[in-house]
Amino acid sequence: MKKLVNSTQMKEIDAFAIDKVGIPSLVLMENAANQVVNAMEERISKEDIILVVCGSGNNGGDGLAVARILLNHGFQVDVYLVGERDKMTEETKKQLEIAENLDMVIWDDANEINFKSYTVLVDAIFGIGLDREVTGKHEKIIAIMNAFHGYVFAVDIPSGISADSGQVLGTAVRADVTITFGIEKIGQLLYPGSLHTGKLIVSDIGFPPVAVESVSSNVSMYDETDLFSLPRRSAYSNKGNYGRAVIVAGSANMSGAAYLSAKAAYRTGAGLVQIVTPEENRAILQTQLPEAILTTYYTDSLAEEAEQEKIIQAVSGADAIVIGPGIGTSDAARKVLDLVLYNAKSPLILDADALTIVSELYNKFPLLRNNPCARISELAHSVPKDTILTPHLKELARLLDKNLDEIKGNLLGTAALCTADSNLTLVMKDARTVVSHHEEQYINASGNNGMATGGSGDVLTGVIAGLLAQGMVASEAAKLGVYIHGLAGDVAAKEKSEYSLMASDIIEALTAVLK
Ligand SMILES: NC(=O)C1=CN([C@@H]2O[C@H](COP(=O)(O)OP(=O)(O)OC[C@H]3O[C@@H](n4cnc5c(N)ncnc54)[C@H](O)[C@@H]3O)[C@@H](O)[C@H]2O)[C@@H](O)CC1
Ligand SMILES: Nc1ncnc2c1ncn2[C@@H]1O[C@H](COP(=O)(O)OP(=O)(O)O)[C@@H](O)[C@H]1O
Ligand SMILES: [K+]
Repeated sequence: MKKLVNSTQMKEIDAFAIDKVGIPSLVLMENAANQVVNAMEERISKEDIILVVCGSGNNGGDGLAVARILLNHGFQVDVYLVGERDKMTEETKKQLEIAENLDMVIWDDANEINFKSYTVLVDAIFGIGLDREVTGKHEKIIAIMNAFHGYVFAVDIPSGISADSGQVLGTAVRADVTITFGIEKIGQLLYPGSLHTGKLIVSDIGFPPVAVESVSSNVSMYDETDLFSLPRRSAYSNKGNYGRAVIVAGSANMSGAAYLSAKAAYRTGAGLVQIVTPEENRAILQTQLPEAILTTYYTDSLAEEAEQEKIIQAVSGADAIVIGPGIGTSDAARKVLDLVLYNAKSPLILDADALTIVSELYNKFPLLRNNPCARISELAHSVPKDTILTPHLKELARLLDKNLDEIKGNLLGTAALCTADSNLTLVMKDARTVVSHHEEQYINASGNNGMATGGSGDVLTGVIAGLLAQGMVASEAAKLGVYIHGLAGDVAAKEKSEYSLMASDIIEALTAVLK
């Protein structure tokens, strides 16, 4: 698990290294510049003509040092100083003095620059100190940089991207490669920041571990070492040890969602998978997935106790329950949801149509209109203690009765609103899925756009259910499930291409990820 930081936390790490440990700021800057040059040298040649665009903060100081080191290494390099000289930090003033002593070409006016004469640009305008919308001459130079056809390297973070949220503050540089220092920033992972970042290189510039550890961050991401937290399997075991996942899914003649979720739960290691679905799906599911236990009900007899008892029994014997994929929003689906919520005692995943039914129900109560906190609190009281919600952003907007753009602009804030005061785990599905539990937030970096295809959400639900059935704690199963699902998507995309990838390919690729 790697922690991710926002700009305040990164500044605290800087300050700790400089003030408490005593590493001079200019030493860190020199290390930073050397790392940027290393990354550049792997990608450019001595034929290139480089322009380094520098602001007046320390990001600009890094840029001036980069220009000087490139010059020392024999590159053709000029500087454009977009920042005001009188606003420069002490470090940046020092870097400018050195560059001037070396008689480097330093432009002060963009109108005098022939941008076409350069083949590589370095963006050192703003780093983590960006604190407002980009306007005026900064906005103009970023427009010129984004129209440029050569390589663009960003120092620390593309100028204009908020390190806290990944949002574009007015306008932002689109970099091919970003070299960041010490630790990933949240804004480099979240979209649209991730698109502007291009390839992200995290480089060591000499922050001592105590400086990094001095800052506590509640946001993290996984890498492949986190696969070690998969539930252990023992030689001396049987299917009872790996839990029963009960998947309440599908509606009359709509069996696909149930099939995908159930199969994914099996492929993730659940001992037994039981599908609860309308009678109409019996034949097809029995043929498609003979390994699953089937409990079917007659939708028009759900008022009868005997019919309800089947669902109650299935839910009572579960180690993990899924409700929602493909159930639709009919009266029968509402009744089934009621039965499940009333009788569920084990960890539950509330997905897809189940979330829509809840949203529509809450819309009928004036006190719950436009009141995300009240809606979440109401929901938290009607579900088992360890419940995971798996909405995509539109489903979440409906659930919270909140504007979609508002959610997109503040993903982490919205997630915190849902989980800070409840025991819910929220999986906000998107190109970068965010998982939130209490104050802890996880940003998922696995996966690809091939997964934007019908049914891949059903697969995710099954994967998480498989982990829950094997005894993982709900919030951990949600994070690891999202991560594994993305990795499987990446394996599948390699084989099938992002165009051809289908949800069932993700299920098959789980095998390679879990090997
Ligand atoms: N000693 C250190 O603290 C280190 C800092 N480093 C670099 O320094 C950067 C942070 O430096 P700073 O804190 O000086 O901040 P920045 O260099 O990111 O820029 C902040 C400056 O820009 C101004 N500004 C912010 N938003 C603006 C806007 N929209 N329009 C116009 N002006 C705006 C601020 O008022 C401030 O003067 C890091 O990203 C990294 O590149 C690295 O050299 C590592 C060591
Ligand atoms: N561009 C993308 N990059 C990474 N993952 C993606 C991307 N688009 C979709 N996904 C993932 O695919 C899944 C889609 O789920 P969902 O929206 O519920 O689709 P469906 O209802 O069709 O199953 C989510 O897990 C989401 O994170
Ligand atoms: K920058």
